[in-house]
Amino acid sequence: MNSSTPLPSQTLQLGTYQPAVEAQLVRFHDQNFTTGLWQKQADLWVSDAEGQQSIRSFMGWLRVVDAMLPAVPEIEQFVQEVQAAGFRHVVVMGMGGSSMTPIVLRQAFGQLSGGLPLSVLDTTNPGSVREIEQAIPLAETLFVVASKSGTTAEPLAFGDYFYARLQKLKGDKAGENFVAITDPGSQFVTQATAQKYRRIFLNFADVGGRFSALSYFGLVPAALLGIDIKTLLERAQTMMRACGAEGPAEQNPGLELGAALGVLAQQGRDKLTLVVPENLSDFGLWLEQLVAESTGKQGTGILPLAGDPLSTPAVYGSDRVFVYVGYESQPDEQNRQKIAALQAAGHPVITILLHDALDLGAEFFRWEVATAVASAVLGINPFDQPNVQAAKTATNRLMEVVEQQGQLPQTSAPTASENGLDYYTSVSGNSAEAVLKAFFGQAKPGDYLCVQAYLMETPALNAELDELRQLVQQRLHLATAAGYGPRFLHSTGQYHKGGPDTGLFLQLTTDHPADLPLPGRPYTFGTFQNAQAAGDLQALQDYGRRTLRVHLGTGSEQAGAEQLLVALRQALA
Ligand SMILES: O=P(O)(O)OC[C@H]1O[C@H](O)[C@H](O)[C@@H](O)[C@@H]1O
Repeated sequence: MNSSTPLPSQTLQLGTYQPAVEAQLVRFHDQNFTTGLWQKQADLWVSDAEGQQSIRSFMGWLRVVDAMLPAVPEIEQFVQEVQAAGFRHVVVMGMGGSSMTPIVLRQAFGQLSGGLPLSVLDTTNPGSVREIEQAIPLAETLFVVASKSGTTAEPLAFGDYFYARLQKLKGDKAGENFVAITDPGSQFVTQATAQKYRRIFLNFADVGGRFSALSYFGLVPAALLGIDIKTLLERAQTMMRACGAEGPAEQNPGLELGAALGVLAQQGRDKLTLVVPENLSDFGLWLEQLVAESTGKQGTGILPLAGDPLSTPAVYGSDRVFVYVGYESQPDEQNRQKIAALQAAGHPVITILLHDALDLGAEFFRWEVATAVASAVLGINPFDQPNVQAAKTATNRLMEVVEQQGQLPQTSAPTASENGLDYYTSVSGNSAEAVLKAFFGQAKPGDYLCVQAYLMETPALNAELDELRQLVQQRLHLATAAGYGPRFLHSTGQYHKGGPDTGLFLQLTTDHPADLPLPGRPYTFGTFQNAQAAGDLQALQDYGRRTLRVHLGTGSEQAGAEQLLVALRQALA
């Protein structure tokens, strides 16, 4: 397939919501919304001058494809140089918008013949860092440190950790193995220059992190994976045109999708339940950070749910819109049948079908427009993340204590302790079962459970978290989300604190018996991760959110999670 491939199809089956969405589209038409969008007309979103100024300064994503197409030869040339220099593996290190695109592309394309195997490091969990270190050929690995601001604590720590490792092998030639992607003028440019990084890709100051998929942040890793980035961009360009880049378009898919999501959220259907085939599951991670961080603020927002178990209509309330993103040629019958049943039962359903993985270029752009449009319906600035800082500030305070006292401050006594697990929450209960009953007893229709695992991601733990979500869905009919910390802090974390007060937060932590020191710093990766957990818990509580922290102690994380499941089965029986 070439660049003239038609757009991936989009079908909206909105049932009783159709008239309200059509009315919104008429309002947009009367307002000349599409023209205004492309002209960066910030009063489409908010009325205050400061907000408008901030909006205008983050709209570079609209035309970033045009800026990147001429850069394709330069990126491809760089990949050839890297391969000629003998590199055999790539590790991308970054958080949120700076690392999500390679995660999606790596899964969707699989290992391509001309590409390099690629890992993504976006967690401070010592087990995960060690796992990556043990799996890579260190001397022949290219480390891509990706940070727009150049100040995010995690990627800087990952960079320092692996730079120290490389220094042991190559002395002052360590920088040959490092590449930076960052904004012009960031303080990281100075560091990368001093450390003689192989290459520094300067991105665009007016492209925000979560809107950066089609900039250097997404495209350099994509090219290293062996993906045809020119076609990826051309598919995005076709979508740009359909969304009005060259003048109002007949049917604007981004506008229609965004209008539908915005209106549905206003009417209480604020849980965007994403359904995808197995080989697109990581697309959900990307969508979460885009939609949740852009819309989840001022007590409103759209909560994207990736991996919420797909069930029969009876378990769902009226807070859902189901979005299926799959491949035209892949039957994926189980999912599609369930979606059809949900639509027949009156739930709004949106279906997007791709021709192949290169269509992800178009999808990135479609969803960016839709997110901006939905934000206009909700009347919020899609390009800021005012509540992400709360967790960072609380974590920084804790890290200062660690620097002074060598450890995190003691926490108060747990509400209950049982079978090696400690339960911390403000509801009372003298056993695990009683605490869990009281915690989940607070749930109301329209609420969601969010499992926040500051643990090492493994297939076994994923399976346990899936089971936990299934249990809560079946017994309580709650929407369920799950994320690994600190990854979700740079993604759905904004919604948790800035969105509506509908979340129940179940945080899982551990002692990190096998910890890993961070060279040149007075703390370990494990302490860093636990400070992030404690900082976010503090921030959630400061916002009055309902929280339960379960500390799994020193035992195996999997066994601890299993123990929690046993207690939960009893509590929800
Ligand atoms: O690319 P960076 O500046 O390091 O930022 C990485 C991430 O950090 C923050 O938490 C933002 O909320 C995200 O939108 C961003 O993508």
